[in-house]
Amino acid sequence: MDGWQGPEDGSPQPGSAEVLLHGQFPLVPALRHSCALTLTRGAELHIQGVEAGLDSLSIVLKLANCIGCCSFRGGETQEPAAYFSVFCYPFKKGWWDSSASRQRVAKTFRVSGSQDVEENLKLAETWAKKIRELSLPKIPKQEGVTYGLLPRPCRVLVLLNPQSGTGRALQLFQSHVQPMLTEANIAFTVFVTERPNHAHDFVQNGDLSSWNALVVMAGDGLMFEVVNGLMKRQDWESALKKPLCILPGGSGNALAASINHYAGNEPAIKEELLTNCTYILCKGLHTPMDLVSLRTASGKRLFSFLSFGWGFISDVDITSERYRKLGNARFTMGTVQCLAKLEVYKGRLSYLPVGETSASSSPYSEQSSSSGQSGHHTCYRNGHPIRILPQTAPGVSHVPEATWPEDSLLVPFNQPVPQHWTVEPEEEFIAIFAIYQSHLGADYVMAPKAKLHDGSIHLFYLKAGVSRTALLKLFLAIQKGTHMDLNYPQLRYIPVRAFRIEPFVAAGLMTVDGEMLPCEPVQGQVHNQLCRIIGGP
Ligand SMILES: Nc1ncnc2c1ncn2[C@@H]1O[C@H](COP(=O)(O)OP(=O)(O)OP(=O)(O)O)[C@@H](O)[C@H]1O
Repeated sequence: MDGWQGPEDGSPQPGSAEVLLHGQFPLVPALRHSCALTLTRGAELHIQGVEAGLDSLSIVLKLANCIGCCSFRGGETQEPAAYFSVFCYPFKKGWWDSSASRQRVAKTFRVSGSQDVEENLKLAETWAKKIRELSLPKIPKQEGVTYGLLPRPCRVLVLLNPQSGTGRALQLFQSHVQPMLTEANIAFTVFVTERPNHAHDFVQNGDLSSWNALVVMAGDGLMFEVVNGLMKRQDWESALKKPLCILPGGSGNALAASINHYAGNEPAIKEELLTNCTYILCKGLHTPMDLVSLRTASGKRLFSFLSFGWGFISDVDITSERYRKLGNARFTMGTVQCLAKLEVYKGRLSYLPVGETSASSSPYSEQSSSSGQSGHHTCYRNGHPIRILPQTAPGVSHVPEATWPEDSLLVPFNQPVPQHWTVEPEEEFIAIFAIYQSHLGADYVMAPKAKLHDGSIHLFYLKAGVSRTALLKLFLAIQKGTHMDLNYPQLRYIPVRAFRIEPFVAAGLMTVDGEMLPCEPVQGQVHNQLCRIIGGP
């Protein structure tokens, strides 16, 4: 029989799960074999071959892995048939794989019980609708955190850097992402960047109202542009409510790897990571994300979602840029190169540990911040003033800075940090690295405990006195997230809410979200849940 029956007619009940729909439909394209389909309240679709000896057709699709289901009319044939297709991406492990990865399982069924195509279509849509409903992700309940779901159908803007990573982002979008978006009923417009800052300028000035989310198919550098472009809009506060999404197209892909980690997935790289992240987009759960407001002594204010660094790690990041075509392997090359000329950086590090009650009574006023942009700025090194020349950030005059969130934990650079901050007595460092996501790159787990909205900056610093061999061991351990287990006395980790770094001389590279900054005093504080990102929890 080709049709459907309610659960009360004695149809099979797999396990104790309540049956919501049951029916028999031929499986496309073979059509020779009818399948019994049972949809349960436990969000499982049981597919069983009806005839004897067709056990190979029997599978259970868990709809937690389903990204979409659609119904449609038959093509040009005389028959008044309709169809429904279900698209799932369960984790599977092949004998050649070291870890399980999401792989596509699609099934299409023909509905032709009636001579009336509209009736067949109605029945196909009944199945498709129920399958879609049961596929919706469960919204986590967490006090103080508002989760959301992308509507369906929806429309997203994909900002794509064709030069990211190995230069295959556009090709990978077409081969891997586009088909999944179509299956998930997500319409998209692709904006291919033609130059640095193209995405920044577009999101700063463009009308974004047509899109439900902004998807970055690139590396972390393009996401940094997008975040800072959005912050420069007059309506930045509402623009930041639009969920962002990262699809890994770059070489580092730290945010993408972190989102994959938060989802509870095994570590993945390359196309597997891309499929996992596209799957997360298709499920559409979005959650708040912290941003860190960074201020430089020369008057720049930047918003960062990933990291700020000075010293070895930043040196590796920037030195390895020339090996971009190697993808993630660029960092191994960079590490080897930077180890050869291991440098020590001198400066002062101060921070406000998480849990330390805020006693600040002198928030960073607009007056003090703008004075940082307009004139010479005085900082202190070992009690002696040093002068930093101002640098003007492009487009800074149009910025609605007065309305930006206040950095209530920071004081201007010409004042010492508040008394309740900790000032690290050591002044010689190999590296200082503040990270707010778990991953530093697709296979570098720097802060395994970090979460999207934990209100923390995970501050690591490595004091001078580490041998090259020990440093190499440390980097290998970061690949597994076990670096703190090495118990190196020179390596310190502390979750903080704010920090300040004052280099004594402008030596070495600084990086924000993997992008280079000239070396100068920098301070930052976390702003809890300032934007939204697709992923979770
Ligand atoms: N069409 C383009 N041509 C050249 N550079 C571009 C273009 N579009 C964007 N950019 C710049 O390229 C820089 C790096 O881009 P992106 O972050 O996407 O890749 P990546 O550096 O390979 O990845 P990751 O940041 O993960 O290491 C960005 O700072 C951006 O300004």
